[in-house]
This record gives sequence, C-alpha cells and structure tokens, in this order.
Amino acid sequence: MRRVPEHAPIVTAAAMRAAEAAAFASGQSQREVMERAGAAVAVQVARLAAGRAILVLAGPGNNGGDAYVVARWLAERGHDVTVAGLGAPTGVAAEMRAAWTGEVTDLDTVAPRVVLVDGLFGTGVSRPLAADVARALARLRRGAAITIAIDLPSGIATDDGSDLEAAGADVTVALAALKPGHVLGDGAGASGHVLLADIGVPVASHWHTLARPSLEPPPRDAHKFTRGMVAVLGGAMPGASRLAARAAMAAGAGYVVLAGEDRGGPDALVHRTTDADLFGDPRIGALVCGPGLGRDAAASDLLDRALACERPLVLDGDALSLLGADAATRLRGKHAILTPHSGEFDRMFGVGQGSKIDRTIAAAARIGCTIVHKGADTVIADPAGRVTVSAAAPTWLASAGTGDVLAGLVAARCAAGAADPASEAVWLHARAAALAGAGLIADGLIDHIGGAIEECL
Ligand SMILES: NC(=O)C1=CN([C@@H]2O[C@H](COP(=O)(O)OP(=O)(O)OC[C@H]3O[C@@H](n4cnc5c(N)ncnc54)[C@H](O)[C@@H]3O)[C@@H](O)[C@H]2O)[C@@H](O)CC1
Ligand SMILES: [K+]
Repeated sequence: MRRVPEHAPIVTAAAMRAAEAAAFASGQSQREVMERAGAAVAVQVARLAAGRAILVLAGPGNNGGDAYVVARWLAERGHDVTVAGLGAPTGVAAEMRAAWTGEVTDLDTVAPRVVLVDGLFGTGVSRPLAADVARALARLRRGAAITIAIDLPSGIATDDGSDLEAAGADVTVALAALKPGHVLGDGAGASGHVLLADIGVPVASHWHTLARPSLEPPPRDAHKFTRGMVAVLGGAMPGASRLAARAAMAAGAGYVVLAGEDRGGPDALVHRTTDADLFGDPRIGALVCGPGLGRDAAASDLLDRALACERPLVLDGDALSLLGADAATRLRGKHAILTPHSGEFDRMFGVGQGSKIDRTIAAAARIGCTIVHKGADTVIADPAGRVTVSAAAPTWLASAGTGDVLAGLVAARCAAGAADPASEAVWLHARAAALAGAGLIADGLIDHIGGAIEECL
C-alpha cells in the first residue's frame, strides 16, 4: 500500500505559484528556494540510493533547476551521479545548470542507472510529453530499481492527476504542498509513495489529505442512546442494509435499528417497521437510506419519507439513483451526507468541468450537504469548500458491499456527534481494509473496524 502524508495541504499549480510569489515578495530569493527544494529532494535520494549509482534527469523549467541542485548536492557528498538534460533552462534554473560542473548527456542515448531521479517536468507541464521523451523516460524507469520524482512524476497533470504520458515513480517528493495530481486519478498511482518537503514557502489551503482521527472511548456515564442511535432502512436487497447496520454497530453506535421486513442480522440488531413512529423518533442520530433499498415504488416512498423527516441522513446507493438529477432541488437545506461513487455522482450532478475535487466542491456547495465522492481517490467536500482526500486506501476495497459498510460507518460517526463524520468514517474504512488485507470481503471488513478504532484512541 502506498503511503501519503496525513493532513498535508493540497494546492493547485496556480495556488503554488501564488505562494511562491508571496514568499519572493516577502524577501526570499528564488535561488534560495530552489536550493532548499533541491537539497530537500537530495536528502531523500541519498537515503534511498544508499550508495548506488544515480542518474538525474533535468528538464527545461524550474523542475529541471531543482534537478541540477539535486545532482550538485549529491556529487558534493561523494555520490556517483550523472545528469541527462532536456532543453536549455532559463532564469534561475539556468544558473543552477551552470553551477553543475559535470557533464550533461542526452536523454535519448543515456544508459539507465540503478537510481533514477526525474526532474524533467513538475507543475509547469502543460501538454502530453512528446513521444521520444515519454519513450526515453519509460526506458530509463524500466532500467532503474527505484525512481524518485521531483515534485511530480513528469507527465502527470498537476491539477487533476490525468496522465500526459507519465512513466510514474516509486517515490515522489512533493515540494511545499501536495498537488491534486498526487492524490487524484492516474496521478495517485503514478506518484508512488509521496513525501512532503518543507522548502520554506508557507502554503495555506482548505484542501488536505486524510488524517487519522482522534477518538475517545465511551465516557463512564455512557448508555446506548448517548453513544448514538442509527436506523437503517431495509429494502429489496436485505444483505446491503444489513451490512450497513452491522458496520454502524461495529463502529460504536449504541443502538442500531434495521427498519423493514428483514429480520436477519445479529441478535443485538433491533428490528422495527417503517411506520411513522420510526421517522419521527427524535433519538435517531443518523438515518441510512439507500443500501439495498431498491428502486421501485416502495423504495421511492421510503426515500420521500426519509427526506421529509427531520433526522440527519446518510444517503447511498439506490437513494442516490432515485434522486438522480433532482438531487440538487430535493436536498437543498437537508442535513445529509451523500456517498456516491463516480457513476452516481455523474448522474446527479453531471460530468462537469474540472478535477474531481473541483466537481465535488461545486456539487456540495450546490446542495448544501457533505459529499463523499468515492473511488480509489475518495474526495470529501463540505458546503463551505473544505476538502479531504483519501489517496492511499487499499484497492482491495473495490468489491461488492464495501460501500454499504462505509454508509454504516458514516452514520455511526454522525450519530456519535463527530465534528467530521465523513472523514473519520473514510479513514476507519480504509484502515479496516488495510487490517483485513488482501482479498477482503465486505463482511470481513466489519470485523476490523474495532481494530481501526483502537488505533485512534
Ligand atoms: N517557481 C519557483 O521558483 C520554484 C519552482 N520549483 C520547481 O519548479 C517546478 C515548476 O517549474 P516551471 O513552472 O518552470 O515548470 P516545469 O519545470 O514543470 O516545466 C515547464 C517547462 O516545460 C515546458 N513544457 C511544459 N509541458 C511540456 C511538455 N509536455 N513537453 C515539453 N515541454 C513542456 C514549459 O514550456 C516550460 O518551459 C515545480 O514543479 C518545482 O519543481 C521549486 O524549485 C521551488 C521554487
Ligand atoms: K518531475
């Protein structure tokens, strides 16, 4: 499983440029910043190279400028370094090129070495890599035991993670902040393990990577209702609603109701009918609607009643399909957390423009609800524009029923009164998956929720 720093700021290329401009305006020189960036990367390269031969690739922009600093720093400390260049840098990058006293060979002909440092392009990449450059990069990566990218793997679009012919990296040293390209789409996989380097440029952002929540065991005077009551609406596919209910129980809800005709599930699960008393029960801290609900008239009626009641809602699966393009009008002003996968999201809000982060923020603002836009790169956005991205969840989670488990987890944290139930649930879900290991199934995931919670106490 790849590692990504927790609670790291995420900024676009434009925001990064603005942060750099502010640092320069406050008296730092671009040379100082580039020296710091290069040294920060070089420290990691030295550690990972452990004495093995290093090839540094230096591109035509400031990413290349960083690369020449890396090469100089390593050579000055006795490492075996060669450099291959692409294009002639300008400005401060040209000064760094001039300060490298060794040879600069051609990218096309250079032989691979055990350690590859990719400093061809960073946040300035603006179009797909030329075929010969992409070919050379791929060849050199294949010939290396480890590839370390400076700031971003060359050919990953900074702001949306799309693949512009990148070869990828095993480790990426992100400078000053993470970029959407480290956590979204193809960029997430291409970046490998991500390290965050401080280059003395302060960065502020409302977007962060997911962080381990800090949880408390129940207080001494807790009873079942103070720990949170969750109700799950059952429907056409009882297995899904049962998974959500069991996940809510495992996640610490004190009282979990499965409402409908299904009588299955553990003995501690309370069964009730979907009568007016249920929808009017003020003790319900979160009502889950959608897992296994179905899409028939009965399902639609249950969704209507859920939307009409005053309880906080967790809407998933069939509830999202039933809402479809009416989501924006029907959800405005509701206290709800939505957990769509990409297909459901697109049906509700359209394919739209921009990155997954941009689109999720826009949708959350439109409906005034928190959205957990699921995937290998789960993006959580609230109506105020705060974003959390889960970028290192095990890919084994891509199996039937894991979304139902997440809905139950969100509901449990919501009913417990958590400040950020969606992010906490997504962290616990990913951690439970890591603990469950390869080949996990949704049922087994529930068995590891307790272990994930233990790590947060
Ligand atoms: N602005 C600064 O002072 C700092 C920048 N830093 C580094 O600079 C990077 C950004 O630098 P730049 O904005 O110069 O951008 P890059 O170095 O990422 O690349 C920009 C150059 O590549 C060209 N280019 C873009 N896409 C191309 C393609 N597909 N094929 C061929 N040429 C292409 C552009 O025309 C430009 O000349 C960061 O990722 C980071 O590594 C750090 O040194 C910190 C300080
Ligand atoms: K790079």
